[in-house]
Amino acid sequence: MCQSPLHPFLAALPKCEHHMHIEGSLEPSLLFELAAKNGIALPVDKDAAFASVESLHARYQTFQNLDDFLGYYYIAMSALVDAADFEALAYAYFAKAASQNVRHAEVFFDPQAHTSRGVSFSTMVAGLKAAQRRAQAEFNMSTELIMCLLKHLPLPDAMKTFEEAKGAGYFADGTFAAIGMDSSEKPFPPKMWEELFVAAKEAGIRRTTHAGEEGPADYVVQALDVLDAQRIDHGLRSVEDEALLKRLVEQKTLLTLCPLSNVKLQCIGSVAEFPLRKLLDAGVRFSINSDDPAYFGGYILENYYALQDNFGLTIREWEGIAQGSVLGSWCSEERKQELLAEIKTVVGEWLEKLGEQ
Ligand code: HPA
Ligand SMILES: [Zn+2]
Repeated sequence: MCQSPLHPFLAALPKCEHHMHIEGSLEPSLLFELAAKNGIALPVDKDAAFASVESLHARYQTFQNLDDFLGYYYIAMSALVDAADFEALAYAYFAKAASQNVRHAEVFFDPQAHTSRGVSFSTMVAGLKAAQRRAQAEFNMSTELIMCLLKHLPLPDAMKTFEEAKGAGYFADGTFAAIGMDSSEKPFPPKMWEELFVAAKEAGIRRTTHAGEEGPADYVVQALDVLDAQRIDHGLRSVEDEALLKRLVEQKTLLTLCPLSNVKLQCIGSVAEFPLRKLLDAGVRFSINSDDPAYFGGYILENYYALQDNFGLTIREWEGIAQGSVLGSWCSEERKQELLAEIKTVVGEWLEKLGEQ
């Protein structure tokens, strides 16, 4: 495997990111800074990895599985306390994403992991919205927030959080673009969340869920059949079910794929095992995303590079992926047209420059 000459093209290509947990962009350096500012003691007595930025970084090099990672993820986010912390976190991500030519970002956040610590919805929203305004003003980047509910907590907890957000008008006023579900997967099949997704659908709210990351293809089927999810986050294991693949193609369901995450959490052994060719050949619509970039060793561009270095896609193939990620975005038609035009321009320039494909 060698580094592809298309890296500069991939850096320039306008991108949409749909699968990025804002709490998963909390780099150890910012974590230590916020913990010191807020007087939060990290549990170094229980886990020596919390001793320093360097030791935590070293610990993040390997995770056994999703739950091993989630243990660190939930502890680290306890350093987020006031609106300025959420703003600093989200702004750092938007700035990094802008440097990699992300032009539209839809960002997950986990309110239950914050309200359970006494951080109010209004605190989170104030900080995240301030960062979104700066991303628009400074980077001309469009952004959306997707409120995720946690699968390891009981349904009534998710319903209460959903009702609180709905009651505050966060869906009606566009503060939140959609609901999603994340956290531990295998013990919590999608059908458990039927009541929540029915309520969201009745209220005209968009719906996505993590499924088929560690869990089987049947969890993706449940997410479509029972939850009527309009997108699937990961959906990696859909490739094990040909009928499901066909259905995803027919319904134009976007899979928000995260190759470096899948390797880091040992869902696959290496990027070479990522089923990119199978998904491309089947005609499934997907986007490539970073998931939890502070933990998984790369932001969106490193995910693009890893796929390119392993699969050697053509400029035209990347153009198709970029177009699909625009069409699967939850933004206005007008914004989609702008993004498609940006992609066309960059692809045209690079086809001319490299005289190929
Ligand atoms: O990769 C993930 N999977 C499930 N839940 C998550 N919450 C943050 N990251 C993840
Ligand atoms: Zn995720």
